[in-house]
Amino acid sequence: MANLQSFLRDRCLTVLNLPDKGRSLFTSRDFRPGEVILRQEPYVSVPNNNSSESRCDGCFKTDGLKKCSGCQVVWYCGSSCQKSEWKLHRHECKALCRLEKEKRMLVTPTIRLMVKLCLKRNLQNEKVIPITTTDDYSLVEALVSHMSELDEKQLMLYAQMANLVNLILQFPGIDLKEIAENFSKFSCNAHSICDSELRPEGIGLFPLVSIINHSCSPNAVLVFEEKMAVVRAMDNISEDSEVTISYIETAGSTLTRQKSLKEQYLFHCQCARCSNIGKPHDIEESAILEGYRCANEKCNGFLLRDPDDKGFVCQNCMLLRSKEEVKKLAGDVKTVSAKALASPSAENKHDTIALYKTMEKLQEKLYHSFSITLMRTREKLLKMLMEVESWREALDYCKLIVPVYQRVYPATHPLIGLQFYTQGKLEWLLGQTEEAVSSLIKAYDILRISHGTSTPFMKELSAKLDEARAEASYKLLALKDGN
Ligand SMILES: C[S@@+](CC[C@H](N)C(=O)[O-])C[C@H]1O[C@@H](n2cnc3c(N)ncnc32)[C@H](O)[C@@H]1O
Repeated sequence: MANLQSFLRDRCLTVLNLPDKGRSLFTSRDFRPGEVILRQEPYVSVPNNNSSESRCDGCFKTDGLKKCSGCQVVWYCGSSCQKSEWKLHRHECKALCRLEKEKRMLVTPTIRLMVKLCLKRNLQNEKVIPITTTDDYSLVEALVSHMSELDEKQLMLYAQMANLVNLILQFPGIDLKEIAENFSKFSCNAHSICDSELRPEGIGLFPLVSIINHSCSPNAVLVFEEKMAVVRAMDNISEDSEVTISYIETAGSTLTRQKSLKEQYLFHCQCARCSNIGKPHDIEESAILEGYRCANEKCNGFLLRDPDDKGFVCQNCMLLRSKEEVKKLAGDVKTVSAKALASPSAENKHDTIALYKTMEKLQEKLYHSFSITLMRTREKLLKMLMEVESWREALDYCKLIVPVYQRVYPATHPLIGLQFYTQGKLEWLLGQTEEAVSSLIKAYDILRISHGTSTPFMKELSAKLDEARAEASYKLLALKDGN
């Protein structure tokens, strides 16, 4: 641990123990937006392989994969990744081969992560894999587990999962209690590894990054460069400040955020944003994000429950929306939503799109224009419209989503940057070059903070921006020549 303190000191960081939060990461100098605070390779990681998509166990890429000829479970993109993983996979492969083939297919990413954790710990003890300051099982031992706060059902589940790991590994004298506790540690410490567009690719354990506590208005952001976790400052962080990231989707009311933090991470959030709970602005924001719209289509007011329980009253025009009307519309939304979810989108995307559009129209009548539920439906529509190459409509949805993102996320949130990137690409494709340049600039300015400037993803964005600028200049010159 002394090594760890000096590792962190070299990076102008320190770990303090706070009574209400436990270990917490603090700065010992100022950090500017976009500056890297911490980087860490995973102690262990596993891709989210399923029947429709497989990834290389080494680099998580999806191209040119070949199955491991031994276990027939794990995939590699080539000999380089296979070689780099072999020290660990050699043992995992043997263990998986002992299982019947049908059972092997049922080994989930979380179970594999635990199998790899146990194997890596043993191999480090046997000095087959070297221990370094940041790649050391003692950092996993230091993680919080909240074991004593779990209910009977959760404890039973972890015990069953530990038995399955035992069945796979068959280590003599295996400590099942420790494995069950490690599953609990995974739940509040493991991270979803995402690509540059924030799409999940796998899971990993990054015990140093796991020292960072949560805030609903964080000053730092966690992204991944391949499998490496990179924490960057999102704001100016001054010396002696706590570094915080967000563990959850922060678009939501205070109650919704607090509920999901309590359920998965077992703490009551008291961050600056949560401390506003029950204040007029917080009540208004919750009603806008998760409540109903005014019955008068021209009014953009938010609704609160009527004290006589007759329905919901618009706080702008005082019009009452009856409980019956809301219930009827909510029922219609539920029916269409069930149909849309059951629709096999792979078979007939256009039918599924039509169902989602019907759902959107009903939700527009029910919810406020900044509703998170409506935003999710539009995100889904945007994705499907891109898949069927309906660029113009996709652009319309992109433009509807951006203002909602700008309301529900902080100005430098990467999701806003990514949405501007999509908008810019669509505008360019549709020949709206000047608009494309403006959107791509906005995307670049935001994403350079969360993603840095040197990754292949950011280089591609920068190249697209250069090309769009060149085309815009050419169009302008051609126009002048024509005159
Ligand atoms: C990934 S760990 C963070 C490091 C942790 N504080 C430690 O001592 O190892 C997540 C756990 O830290 C605690 N935690 C994180 N953010 C918190 C916050 N804002 N307020 C209180 N506790 C928090 C909770 O116990 C949570 O389950």
